[in-house]
Amino acid sequence: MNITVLYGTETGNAEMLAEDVAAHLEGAHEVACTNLSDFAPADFDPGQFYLVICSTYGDGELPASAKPFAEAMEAEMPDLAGVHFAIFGLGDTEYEDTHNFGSRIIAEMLQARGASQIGERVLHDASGGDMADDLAMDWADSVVELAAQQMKEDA
Ligand SMILES: Cc1cc2nc3c(=O)[nH]c(=O)nc-3n(C[C@H](O)[C@H](O)[C@H](O)COP(=O)(O)O)c2cc1C
Repeated sequence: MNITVLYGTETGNAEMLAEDVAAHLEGAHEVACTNLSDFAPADFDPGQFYLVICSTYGDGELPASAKPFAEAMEAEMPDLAGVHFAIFGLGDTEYEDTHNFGSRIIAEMLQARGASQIGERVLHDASGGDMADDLAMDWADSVVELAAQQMKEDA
């Protein structure tokens, strides 16, 4: 499968996790890993499966590297019908009123333009007991399997 791991980050955690997920999937798949700051809405390709990893910053806001992408999505209103994505959020329940809002903003934005979400959005909690890497590898394996079936059915 052709996979693009996209990440939105403020201080680098999502970037490190995205690189680990990409390395985990390489070999069995064709994998690229790209910062959302280097990705434009027009770059979406229905032939790719997108694994999005995004943190939350400020008061429930997108992290800095995802903001230009979100602004471009608003401005360009791309048609993302046929695009499949899965999403993993990095956040912290210390911010209880805005836990993982960043990944929710991106998921809702993609769905509003017609993209199909594969699997549930995973919400990591930096104050919880789970390592993000452990959750993310299991998540990546399961959504890649689901996407393979779904993309075959939708083709
Ligand atoms: C100043 C600051 C604000 C944050 N705001 C939120 C928030 O509103 N909601 C949330 O779930 N996590 C919040 N977090 C937690 C981050 O999302 C978490 O630390 C994440 O791992 C950062 O990933 P990054 O380095 O890729 O940006 C915040 C962290 C900091 C330092």
